Amino acid sequence: MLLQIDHLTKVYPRGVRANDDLSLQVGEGEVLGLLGHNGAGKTTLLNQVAGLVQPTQGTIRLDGRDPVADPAYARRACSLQLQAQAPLTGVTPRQAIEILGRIRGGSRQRVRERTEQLLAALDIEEWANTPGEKLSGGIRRLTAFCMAVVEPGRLVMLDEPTNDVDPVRRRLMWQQVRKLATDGCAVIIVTHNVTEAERSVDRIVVLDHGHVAATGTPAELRRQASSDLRLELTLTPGVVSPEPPSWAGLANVTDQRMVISIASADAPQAIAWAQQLHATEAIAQFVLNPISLEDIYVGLTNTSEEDHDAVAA
Ligand SMILES: Nc1ncnc2c1ncn2[C@@H]1O[C@H](COP(=O)(O)OP(=O)(O)OP(=O)(O)O)[C@@H](O)[C@H]1O
Repeated sequence: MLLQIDHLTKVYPRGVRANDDLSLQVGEGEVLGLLGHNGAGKTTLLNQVAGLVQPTQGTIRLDGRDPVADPAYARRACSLQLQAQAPLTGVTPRQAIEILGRIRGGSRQRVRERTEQLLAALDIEEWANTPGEKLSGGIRRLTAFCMAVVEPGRLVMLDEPTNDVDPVRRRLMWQQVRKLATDGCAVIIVTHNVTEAERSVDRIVVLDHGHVAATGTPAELRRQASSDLRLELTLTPGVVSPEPPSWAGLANVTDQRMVISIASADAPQAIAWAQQLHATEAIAQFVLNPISLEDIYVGLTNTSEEDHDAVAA
């Protein structure tokens, strides 16, 4: 494994336990999606791997070496796109990307070629010579991505790189992420976009309150779900919402919607039940869909939210 993390714990000075006995691995050529609520400990994890934050306990091995004891090696081996926007005042995207490539040791020729290739691949050539202070948030974010990957280390870590980016260019960025892995890098990508992650990563780690709540390929995480369909009812305004049937799983009811998770074996009776409600106008409409990875993610983190609250109580 290129990156091996064992029992990593980080407690900040005021007692915040940002990472709690966390273990994970990432191999060469692998894209790992790191999911988790705000404050789950994702950025803290990346900062420790990059040698920027000292762990309280546990070990990190990057290609067998310790990035904490050898931060100069960590800087060479890791490329990190920070969650905060890159400071681009006074420089154009082309200049910023080329400067980073040169700082990371790329030859002038190679950095120039790679910069042009990235600008074209992300379809941002139009802004290549625009001063940083005149760029939109999305183009700034894409520029920061290029800065991180122009001369990539063996491990590339991207902290919410698709924030502010339009859907078309997000896809172009994911293609570049995959290309990094194909070229032999290991990639860790922090994202809140579960649907995108499901399409594009090899493996997912869900962090919750600093520890690993679930890990696996998107397909493996799907198989862990107790139900595989979701029935969504649009309630008729002013009508009392129906009682969820006994065979239904977890129900989530808001003013206008009821969402019920069900096993596929119960699909016929779920449809019959919903049709009957529709015929009596108790509901305006219904939709039966396969459960999404986002539903599974919400279930995983909700459950442990409740556990956490119980422990805290
Ligand atoms: N330098 C610090 N000093 C003290 N507490 C910190 C520090 N940095 C982060 N924390 C706390 O550690 C916890 C984990 O924060 P972290 O930024 O790692 O989470 P995250 O999963 O990246 O969140 P987000 O999705 O919002 O970026 C939070 O409770 C945060 O307030």
